[in-house]
Amino acid sequence: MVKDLLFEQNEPLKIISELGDVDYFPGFFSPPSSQSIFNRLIEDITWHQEPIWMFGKKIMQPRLTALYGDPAIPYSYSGITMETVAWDKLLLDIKDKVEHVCNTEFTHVLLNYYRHGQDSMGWHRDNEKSLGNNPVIASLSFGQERVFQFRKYSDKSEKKSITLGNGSLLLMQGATQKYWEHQVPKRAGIQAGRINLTFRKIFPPK
Ligand SMILES: O=C(O)CCC(=O)C(=O)O
Ligand SMILES: [Fe+2]
Repeated sequence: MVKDLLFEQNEPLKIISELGDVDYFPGFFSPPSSQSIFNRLIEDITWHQEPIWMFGKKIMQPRLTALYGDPAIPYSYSGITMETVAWDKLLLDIKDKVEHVCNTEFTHVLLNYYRHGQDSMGWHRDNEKSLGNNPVIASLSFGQERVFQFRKYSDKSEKKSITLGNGSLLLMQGATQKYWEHQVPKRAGIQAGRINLTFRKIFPPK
């Protein structure tokens, strides 16, 4: 009975169905699993603060990052090439669970650690050539909930905001990365950390 109720709660919510396809699964991982995954990621991942190029200037990203996956495939992102670390057991277990619902095989996971409300990620699309056409991107969130926003690339006046909770999965697919940008804005007063994992399939350069 309790299981049935939990299942109900875990039904996905359609966030975008026009010019793209985005679903939100609130309780993809249970609260205890999410807490334990969060703690292990904080401990085990080698976090780096990387520079990016913004308007011709090199600045440090307002968050920590890491890239795990198949080390034979390099991945460039916002003008930098990140070093790929080979999969570890925890990330492989998570990848299996995500692949199961997404019906896709991923080659990499990009990890972002927002240490507090002043860490953020600006408006962008995940539309690098190496992700191919209509990429499937599975985004998992652990720890502090944060606001996540979409706006159309061609009409930036209107925003859709959702809150990505602990243990949730946001699945972006179809034409989403063509027509929509997304961001994680700064939020005053947030002291707790959040970790986001985006699973991606990266095609090797030809
Ligand atoms: O932290 C998030 O929810 C989003 C991360 C993201 O957009 C990205 O890694 O490209
Ligand atoms: Fe993104």
